[in-house]
Amino acid sequence: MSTNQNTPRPPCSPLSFVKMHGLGNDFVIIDSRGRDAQITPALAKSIGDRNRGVGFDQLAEIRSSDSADVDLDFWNNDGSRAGACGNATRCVARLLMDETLADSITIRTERGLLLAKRTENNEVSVNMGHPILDWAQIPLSHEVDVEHLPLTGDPVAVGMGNPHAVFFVDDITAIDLAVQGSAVEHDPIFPERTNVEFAEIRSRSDIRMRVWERGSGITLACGSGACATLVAASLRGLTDKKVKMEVDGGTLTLDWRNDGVWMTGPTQRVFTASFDTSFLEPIS
Ligand SMILES: N[C@H](CCC[C@H](N)C(=O)O)C(=O)O
Repeated sequence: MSTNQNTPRPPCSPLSFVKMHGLGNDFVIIDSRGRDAQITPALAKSIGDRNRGVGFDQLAEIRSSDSADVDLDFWNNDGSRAGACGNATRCVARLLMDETLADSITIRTERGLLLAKRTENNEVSVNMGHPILDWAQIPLSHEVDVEHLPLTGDPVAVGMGNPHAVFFVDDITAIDLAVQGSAVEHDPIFPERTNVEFAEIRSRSDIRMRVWERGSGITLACGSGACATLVAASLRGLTDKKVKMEVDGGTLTLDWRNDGVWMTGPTQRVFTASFDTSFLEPIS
């Protein structure tokens, strides 16, 4: 049988995905259990394009695991990898707990083995592990000179499996997130770039935080950034170890316990779809 350009073909590829968000931090989730990893930097960047692709703050690829219920890899929308993503971890946990009707799940990320649980009001809590406070490990320079940054006040460097620079400010409305966040992300003192959090302390149990994410820019929430902000505030003696944190997309609860930093908040499944083959062909 001969074929020509008008031969009908299936419009969708088998590569399906779920779109979810946690407080407006939005994710494309691809399930690659039982097959090879599907995502490359070029594919992540194309899917992440909000005009020509789907758009996401992070892409999460679920993988089969030898040592946890699942493994999970994260990508930013510029095609770079992220070692941790708290809100995507909560979303994937919710997806898989709904699938199996379990109330808890273990997820292995680059950061290590994480435990997530469903809460009584159907939110999801995840233990994001212990912060890394040795700057050499996260990796940042010990000889940080912040004077040349377009900000006053020393940042606190906190690793949550990814790097964060947390700045405390008196008035968060005075921050130009795009200008200052981007400048800090790309400052040469951060050799692997950094996520940047600006935090205004409202009380010992209440923080207002805005975030500029490495590789994704302004987002409405950042789970690992919220954990880093609590750790920084608590270490500076500004807050207790349990706070509520208002981010642009809603409110998270953070609790730094003996076994790690727990983060709790809502998740929302939005839709399931498949990529059109004509979208994937130019990328492969
Ligand atoms: N939104 C994510 C963080 C992504 C961090 C990423 N931008 C990086 O390069 O480290 C969260 O909920 O933790």
